[in-house]
Amino acid sequence: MSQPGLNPRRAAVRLLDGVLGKGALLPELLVTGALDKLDPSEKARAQRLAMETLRWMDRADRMLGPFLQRKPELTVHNVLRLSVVELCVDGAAAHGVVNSAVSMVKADKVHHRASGMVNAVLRKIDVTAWDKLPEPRLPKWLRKPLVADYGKKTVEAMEASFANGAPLDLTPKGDPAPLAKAVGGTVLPTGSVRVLGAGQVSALAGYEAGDWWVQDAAAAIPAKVLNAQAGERVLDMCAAPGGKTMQLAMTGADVVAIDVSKKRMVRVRENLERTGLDATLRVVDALEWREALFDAILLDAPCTATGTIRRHPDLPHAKDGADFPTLFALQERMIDHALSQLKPGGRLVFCTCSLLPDEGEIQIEDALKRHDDITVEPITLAGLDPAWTTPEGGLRLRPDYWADTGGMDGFYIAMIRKTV
Ligand SMILES: C[S@@+](CC[C@H](N)C(=O)[O-])C[C@H]1O[C@@H](n2cnc3c(N)ncnc32)[C@H](O)[C@@H]1O
Repeated sequence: MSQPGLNPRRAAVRLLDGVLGKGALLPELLVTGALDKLDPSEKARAQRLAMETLRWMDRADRMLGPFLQRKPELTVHNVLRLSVVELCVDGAAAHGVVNSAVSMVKADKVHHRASGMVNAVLRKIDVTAWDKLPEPRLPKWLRKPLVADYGKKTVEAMEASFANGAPLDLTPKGDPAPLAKAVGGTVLPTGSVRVLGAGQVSALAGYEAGDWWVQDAAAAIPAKVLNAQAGERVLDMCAAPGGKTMQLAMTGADVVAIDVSKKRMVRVRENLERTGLDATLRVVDALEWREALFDAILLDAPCTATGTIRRHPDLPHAKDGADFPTLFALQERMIDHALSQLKPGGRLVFCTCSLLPDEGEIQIEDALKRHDDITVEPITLAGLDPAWTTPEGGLRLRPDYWADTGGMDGFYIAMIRKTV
């Protein structure tokens, strides 16, 4: 019989190897069956351990640094990182963590000779030194441009928010107050419901009835800004998995939701079915598709997702920014195409879950130069701080906002009006 907790730890190390060695994102590893041999509770534990290790990796490396004469091979390094995080963040019992780490390395045909070193290093870890170490830093490739755009202090605040992870935010189909009461949450200033320390999502009150869906509070703002009206013809141009489609459908607008991914569109259909909402779905490339003009369009463009690192700590470690310019160019083409689909007087909300101005402020400044028939309208919505408005008229949301109550995803949102 294997030691208790060994299977999920082994699986977590495999996930870390995939992210840090192959540049794969965790969801990509999960769909390839990386955890298929584990039972549901082991699976959940493996995922949690991998995410937590990625979140705190920079600090774990600082802790390990003085005890390592040279950089260990990746798998051994990941066993050490995972063990340090279990000891220092989870407060796990040292004997269990150290024994598991040694067993994992001993069983490894290639690296078994490192088991003595792993044992010796982990026994030297002083958990009381953990809190004195700096907040975990983002990798340089991302930190450098963010510091240039926001300044060091702000980036440090964002990093603190990334390390803390994210609470569960729900978008209510109806009134947020009774939902908050039913799920033991609180109503946020913009109307989302936040639940701290939520367990299994599908076990929360109202899930089966489709009374709400999971959506970060920041991600819920773009559809509110578009303010679709009953009877309006509205396009959700990059719809999957459908969080914003449901918000639009809730208004009684006539919603057409399109996405290029057939697989992801299945999620939109399932989400609409669970919540009893309705929209016309099409799997198409938005850039090659047109229909009769729309009153309003929501363009939640594909982006680097750098605003979502609280929930996706794998992202900065799996990526290196090399493919980012391709996304910036795609966003520009999507804005132009969206404008060509809009009735005169119609409105386009452009948004990205990114922290990079190239995918936000700069896209809108450039769109204003390319199109002389558009204006940017001010965004006024209850719960938003006027200081979040940007010079070109958009809204910059940052992970360090609402820090005391759990933060929010980084987002950029702009409301464009096509002149009559
Ligand atoms: C940021 S996600 C959208 C999230 C969604 N709006 C929500 O709130 O749940 C971006 C989406 O753009 C889709 N996408 C990427 N390129 C596309 C294209 N050329 N045409 C249509 N959809 C595209 C992706 O499949 C992805 O689902």
